[in-house]
Amino acid sequence: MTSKKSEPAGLALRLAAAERLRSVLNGDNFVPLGPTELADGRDRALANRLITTALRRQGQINFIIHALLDKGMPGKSGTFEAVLRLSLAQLVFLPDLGAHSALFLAVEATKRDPKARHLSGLMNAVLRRAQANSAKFGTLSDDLLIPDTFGDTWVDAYGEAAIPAFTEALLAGAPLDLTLKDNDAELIAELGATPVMADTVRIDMRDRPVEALPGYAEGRWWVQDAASAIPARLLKLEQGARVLDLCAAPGGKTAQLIKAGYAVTALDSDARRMERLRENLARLDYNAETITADAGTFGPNSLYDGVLLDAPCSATGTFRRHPEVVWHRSVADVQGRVRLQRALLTNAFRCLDAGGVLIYCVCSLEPAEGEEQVSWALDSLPGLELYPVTADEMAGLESAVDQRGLVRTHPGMAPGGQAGGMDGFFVARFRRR
Ligand SMILES: C[S@@+](CC[C@H](N)C(=O)[O-])C[C@H]1O[C@@H](n2cnc3c(N)ncnc32)[C@H](O)[C@@H]1O
Repeated sequence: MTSKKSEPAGLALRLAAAERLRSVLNGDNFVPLGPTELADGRDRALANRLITTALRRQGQINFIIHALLDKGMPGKSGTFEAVLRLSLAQLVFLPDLGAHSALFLAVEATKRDPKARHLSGLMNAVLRRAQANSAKFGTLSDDLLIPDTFGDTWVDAYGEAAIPAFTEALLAGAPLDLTLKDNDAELIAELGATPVMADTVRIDMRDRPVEALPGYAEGRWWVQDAASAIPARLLKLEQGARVLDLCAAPGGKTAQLIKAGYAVTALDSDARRMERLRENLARLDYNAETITADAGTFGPNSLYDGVLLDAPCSATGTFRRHPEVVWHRSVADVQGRVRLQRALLTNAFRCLDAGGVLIYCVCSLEPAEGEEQVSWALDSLPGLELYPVTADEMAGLESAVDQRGLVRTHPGMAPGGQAGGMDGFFVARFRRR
């Protein structure tokens, strides 16, 4: 038996990284390793760097694997694929980490896994070939980074010229955006943050836990991408208006609606996520009525002045933080989400009082979940009309408003002129006649 003391340096973090990457390859969302999984901050940062590089470069690594594994990926081989992808990420795309550790630790990690042990020779041979070709592999085209499933629709929707900015954003990852409870200059300085738009500020911080930032415990801000903060601001109702937040958890938009002075009902079908919403509101010292129910069938006792529907979607707009989404989603997944969004939009409209305002939004780059849903809604829901957003409502991001008054953001945009991009989001504002 190998004692912990005699373990090669860097092996434990690679084993943890391989387990996490394997779960993402199997369909889970990427969640960075935290202090409970790897206590040492430097090990944790390195493990997360390896995983995110493997995920961001997945398209290029697929190409390399295809070129090097003559018989394809061996089946039922435990963590073999995850270890291989992490090691290729290091060898080819993170040369500053050194090639020796990539090779040696990959073979060691393979030997520790009873399901992959018999493949340690193959691991060694494949990585040696990758090392010999690393200069060639290191200059593979960025076109490989976006799967064909989405590449073609994005070229159609955003133009060929926008795509390099998308791949750049995919490789760069996301800064941390916060929505402030109060615009306090002292707090902004303490956070080392830069104002972006309205009450959103940006911190170029990737590795520190958010709980350690100034003002977290006191509930002075919440984490929310600059794009995600746009929809709730566009409701524009009177103070005290009754607003229903459908698909509300974990509550970023609920918090904004409460901040705006509305009487908010927050509804979501996922009980665990609703628990997180309640915890988040408690930290912020905000109150809302909370309901765990299906937004497709919920029937309110009385109608609302405003409804915000942040519908479940393909989430392709979040690829800076979740590079795996573009590989997880298929065309059929998008079609399934489109059907669900229509059902939820129909019920959102039923919950809205005459003269009330409805915001529909999704964190998707797919026109099928955005612009095309507006045409469907206007044709299918009599009494619903567009309430166009105007450029002056979008100070700092005027170019995001199209001719119909719909809002479209994407990762190549610079909110408030700031570097770092933003999520892909679509927002439409309607009114009930
Ligand atoms: C994009 S997330 C919402 C994010 C949230 N609005 C915020 O700003 O923090 C979508 C949410 O839809 C919820 N959801 C999915 N299907 C639902 C349904 N049929 N009824 C209610 N909620 C649903 C999910 O549980 C998830 O919390």
